[in-house]
This record gives sequence, C-alpha cells and structure tokens, in this order.
Amino acid sequence: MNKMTDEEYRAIAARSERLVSGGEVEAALGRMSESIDALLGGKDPVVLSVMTGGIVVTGLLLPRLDFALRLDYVHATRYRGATSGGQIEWRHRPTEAVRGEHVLVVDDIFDEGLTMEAIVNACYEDGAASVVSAVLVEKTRQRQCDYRPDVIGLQVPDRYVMGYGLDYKSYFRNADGILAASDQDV
Ligand SMILES: O=P(O)(O)OC[C@H]1O[C@H](OP(=O)(O)OP(=O)(O)O)[C@H](O)[C@@H]1O
Ligand SMILES: Nc1nc2[nH]cnc2c(=O)[nH]1
Repeated sequence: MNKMTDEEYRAIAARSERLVSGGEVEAALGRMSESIDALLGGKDPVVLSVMTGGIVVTGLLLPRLDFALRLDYVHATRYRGATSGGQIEWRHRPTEAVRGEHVLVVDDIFDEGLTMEAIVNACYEDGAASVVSAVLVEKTRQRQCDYRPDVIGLQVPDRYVMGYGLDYKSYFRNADGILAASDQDV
C-alpha cells in the first residue's frame, strides 16, 4: 500500500467537492436500517461486510438493527486502489457460512455493479436461502449489469467518490461525508 505525503493528502482534500454531508449520510443509514429491518427482522441473517470499504457502513448500520443476526465478511475486489475497475479477485469467499442462511451483503458503493452482482451470485451458488444487498451509495449511471441492490442509502453523480469507507488511493475512507475527487486527481 503506497503512502501519500501530507502535502499531497491535503491538496487532494482541498480540490475535492463535498457531495453529501456526514449528517445526510447518518440520515441515510437510518432509512437503510428501517428497510433492512422490514426485509430481514426475525430471520436471523448472516451479515456479510464487503471488505474493505464495506466495514464503515456495516459498523454504522449494525447498532441500528435490533434483531438477531450474525456477522461475517466477504472479500472480492476489482479496483485494488485504482480509480477504475478490472477483473474480480476473490480473497475470501465464505462458502460454508452462507449455506442454508438468509444473507445480507453490505457494501459502500454500487458503481458498475459487478462486485455486488458477483457476490450475490456466489452466495446463491454456495446455497444461501435468500440474499438481500444493501449499499450506502449508488451512482446514477448506465450499467451493463441487470442486478440492482435491494436497499440503497444515497444516489450520487457518476464521479469518483470517497469517504465513509470509500477510498482514494487507499486514503480518505475516514472522510466525514461523501466527497468527489477533482477531475485532475482521477
Ligand atoms: O460496482 P463496482 O463497479 O463493481 O464497484 C464497487 C466496488 O468497488 C469498491 O471496492 P474495491 O474493489 O475498490 O475494494 P475496496 O473496498 O477495498 O476499496 C467498492 O467497495 C465496491 O465493493
Ligand atoms: N472509492 C471509490 N471506490 C469505487 N469503486 C467503484 N466506484 C468507486 C468510487 O467512485 N469510489
């Protein structure tokens, strides 16, 4: 993982544009938890947090879900620190953990949709009883894939975004809000 200098970090932050405030994200998380409760409350699901960016959304959603659930993770990545996606690479596929279970997959963003589509398909292949997907952010864009998440927190324009788990060159996952990187940085 390459390091960024403090000067570089501050310059990228200064050039970025805040699309969504932290308060708006928190409100979206509240709406998401209500939808998830309606879909999965009482079903004792296995929650799969999609590494790495899904950690933040999952961590903020779980205390808002007032029903029995179990937490696990899945790691399928196709950006690996870059700003455009490539082939899906599986790093952890929880084959045994999903068999016969109701599954909730939680991620930070639905962009081209290929990552979520691959994870949902893999869960069904591995014998999940049902699969619900939830993402904090969906980009408004054309996409090849037909799959659409069941629960969507916010919609953002088709720009490279960071914050609340979303990285820019491995940084900015902790940004308080959803920021769009400037054109010169992508
Ligand atoms: O809809 P898609 O175009 O497939 O992109 C969405 C995926 O891209 C990011 O993951 P990434 O591979 O960058 O890994 P990360 O979570 O470690 O940042 C993000 O966290 C989603 O999982
Ligand atoms: N950080 C980040 N990761 C992504 N993965 C797919 N699209 C994006 C994006 O806009 N930002």
